[in-house]
This record gives sequence, structure tokens and C-alpha cells, in this order.
Amino acid sequence: MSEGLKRDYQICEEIGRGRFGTVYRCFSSVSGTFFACKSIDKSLLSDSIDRECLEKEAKIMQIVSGNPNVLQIFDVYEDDNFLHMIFELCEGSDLYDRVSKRIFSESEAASVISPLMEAIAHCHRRGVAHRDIKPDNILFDSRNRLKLADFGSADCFHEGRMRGIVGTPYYVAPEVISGRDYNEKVDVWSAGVIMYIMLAGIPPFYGESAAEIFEAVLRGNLRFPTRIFHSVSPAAKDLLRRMLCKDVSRRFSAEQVLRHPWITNGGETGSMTDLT
Ligand SMILES: Nc1ncnc2c1ncn2[C@@H]1O[C@H](COP(=O)(O)OP(=O)(O)OP(=O)(O)O)[C@@H](O)[C@H]1O
Repeated sequence: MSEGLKRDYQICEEIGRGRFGTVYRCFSSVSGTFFACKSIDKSLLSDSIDRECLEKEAKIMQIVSGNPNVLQIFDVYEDDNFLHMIFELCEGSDLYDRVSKRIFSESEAASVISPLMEAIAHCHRRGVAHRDIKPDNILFDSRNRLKLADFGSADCFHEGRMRGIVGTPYYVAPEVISGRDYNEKVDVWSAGVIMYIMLAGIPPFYGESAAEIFEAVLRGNLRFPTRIFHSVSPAAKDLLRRMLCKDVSRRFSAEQVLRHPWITNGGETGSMTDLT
């Protein structure tokens, strides 16, 4: 373990595991606070792309720090074998657990989508596209505040063209799959998929395998089956159409999503006129 880490933090129990790293609860006696320490075993990084992603993750998290809805990074320690990143601790269940259990009311969904879009808009203002927005990467702290996490696939879109397939099948935007250049609006698409799943309990573009899901996403045929959507407001459907719009130039930006009435009214749309 790195000397600096041992000096500054007391490492406690394991709280999670990813492909390359283990996450531990840790304690800083200086601040008297608990944090999360993600320790990455460098020997598990098989190629230069993995190594590049890891270095980028720490760098990008520093660029996007300072927003209450983006997971804060506090320290980075490196030795020959490990890279340790100290993050704020999120002890609540993640959004994946929450969406797997039940369908959300519109106001409950808005209370998640609104801070998520605040986090995404903040990253986009700093020139960062997250590129892997999905429920597993949306954490909640002990006060139930949303924190966007896992910038391992993120990229700085001002530094050159973005290309290459990154993301997770259900959530990935069609322009990513088609292999064209794309921009930061891929994150708005993914957030739209999350909003749809929260309100409907099923994904908007479904397939039995990754290949079938990709085909469904590429078709981009957005439907609101009456049996599921009969009680969903026109405002929510209007926003979904604008987020899950295949034409990137017409797709809303994160800032536009934040100004949409469904967001500004907190999903309370009972008295609104039909937007469709
Ligand atoms: N800041 C945090 N606070 C509390 N728990 C966390 C925190 N960050 C990650 N975890 C937990 O640790 C687990 C592993 O996280 P990690 O970021 O290493 O991997 P992952 O994102 O799940 O997977 P991969 O990196 O393989 O895509 C997560 O599923 C989560 O449960």
C-alpha cells in the first residue's frame, strides 16, 4: 500500500468490486470523515488502452469536480502496483438497485433526472462527455443526494473528435453504434433511456442480445405503449421525444432539458396543456 495513503487514511472494509479495482470504506483522522478508496491493481490492466483510461479517469474527475451532483475526488496515490483514488462515500443504494425494484412516479423520476441533468450539464460546460451514463453509475450519498460516478469512459470533446464504441447497449446512442463522429449529446440520449425505464419499467429499445439491442437502438423507433404509458403525462412524453431524438441536431442539449417544463415543474404536470 502506498505510504502516503497509509499516512492519511485508515482503510476499512471492502464495499464493492469492479473489473480492475476494489472499493474500500476508509477514514481520515484529520477530517474525521469516511471516504471511499478505489484501489486499482495495475497488473490487471492488460493493455495500453486500459492504462490510458485509468489515467484519464483521475484527470477528468479533477476537471469536473466542484458540482454537488458529480462524485467528488479528493486524493490520488500511486505506487508501483496500485493506483488509489479517494472519493466521497456513497452509502445509499445505486440507481440500478432502485430501478430494478419498481416503477417511479413522475415526481420521483424528476427528482432523479433533474440532478442527473445538472451533473451532465456541468460536465458538458467543462468540455467533458461522460459516455457511459447508466443506472449503475448513479450513486446516492447518505443524504440521498445524487452523485454521477465512474468517469472511466469519459472524454474531453474539445480536444478532438469523439469516435469509437463506448457505453452500455441499452443506453448507448445510435450515432455511437453507427461508428460516426459524435458529440456530448450522447449523454442526453442515455439519460433519456434512464427516464423512460424509470417511468415504464422497461427499456425503450429492447433486444435479447447486444446485437439485437443495437439494431433496435439504430431503428430508434420510440413508442409509448398505451398499456404502460396511459397515465404518463404529455409533458414527460414530450421531453422523452426530445432526448431520444435520433437526429442529433434536433436532440435537446443538457441545458435545454433543464429548462423543459417537466423538469422545472418537478414532474408535477397535472394542469399542463397537452404538449404533444
Ligand atoms: N464512492 C463510492 N462510494 C460507495 N461505494 C462505491 C463508490 N464507488 C464505487 N462504489 C461501489 O463499488 C463498486 C465497484 O465500483 P467500481 O467503480 O470499481 O466498478 P464498476 O463501475 O462497478 O465496474 P467497472 O469499473 O468494472 O466498470 C460499485 O458497484 C459500487 O457499489
